[in-house]
Amino acid sequence: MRTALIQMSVAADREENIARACAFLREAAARDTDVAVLPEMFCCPYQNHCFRPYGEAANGPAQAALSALAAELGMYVVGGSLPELSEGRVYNTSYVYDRQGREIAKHRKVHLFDIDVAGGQRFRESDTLSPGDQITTFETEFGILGLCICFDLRFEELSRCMCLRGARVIFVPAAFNMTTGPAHWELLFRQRAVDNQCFFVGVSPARDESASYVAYGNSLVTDPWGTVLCRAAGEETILYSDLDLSRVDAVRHQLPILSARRTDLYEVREK
Ligand SMILES: NC(=O)CCC(=O)C(=O)O
Repeated sequence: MRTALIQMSVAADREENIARACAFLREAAARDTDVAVLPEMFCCPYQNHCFRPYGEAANGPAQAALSALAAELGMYVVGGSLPELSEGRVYNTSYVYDRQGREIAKHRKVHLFDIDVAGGQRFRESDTLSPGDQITTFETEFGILGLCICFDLRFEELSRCMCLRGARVIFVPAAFNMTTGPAHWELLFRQRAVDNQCFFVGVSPARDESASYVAYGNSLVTDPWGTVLCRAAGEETILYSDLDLSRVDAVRHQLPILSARRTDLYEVREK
């Protein structure tokens, strides 16, 4: 399964961002990509005061553009995330389109990013955003795949639930920052991959040192053994990674963590 990690710059102009994403999606399709992934808030500056004005309701322009392009290019699109307007609320939402342009998944970020690190990054998504309440997986010809957004990755139970549903690849549109990125980004992706013995694909916006929230970049793929298969730096780029999904079964067979769980002693289960 060829994945394209689109680490794009995010500008102040919403339409410019959508056009930029579309240009990168075309570039990815020209390289025979099966699944192209955009970053968190790919069409909106990552600032609380932007989320509502940059938001869109169901079938809004960004969603329509991604759906049309997925159909035209015959490629799955994991549409990063964008501010979704629904019933007076704003959600941080990722949409997934199949090769026919059909919306096959929609994940509203479940864990809102509220942190206050002494001398470092502070952010409170809950000032403007509402949390989702669903765990998101979807079916493709590659099997079941999973989806969560950025801060969601820190909550190991969520990844485990997707894995127990059968997800072999988990996509994570994200935007870590210059405090937590260097400390935890790679560590978290490798840890989730080792725990669940599946692939994780993290896609960030490119780093913009002049932004009020500076994204870490470093989009990456980790495999079921915890190896980093590819990793960007801060610049705008596309990374390609061919995922051999048989590695999931091979690693689980050789190192049977999941089947050796003592579910008579403990359990992670969905509500
Ligand atoms: N946008 C986010 O959820 C950022 C998460 C993050 O930076 C973290 O450290 O976690």
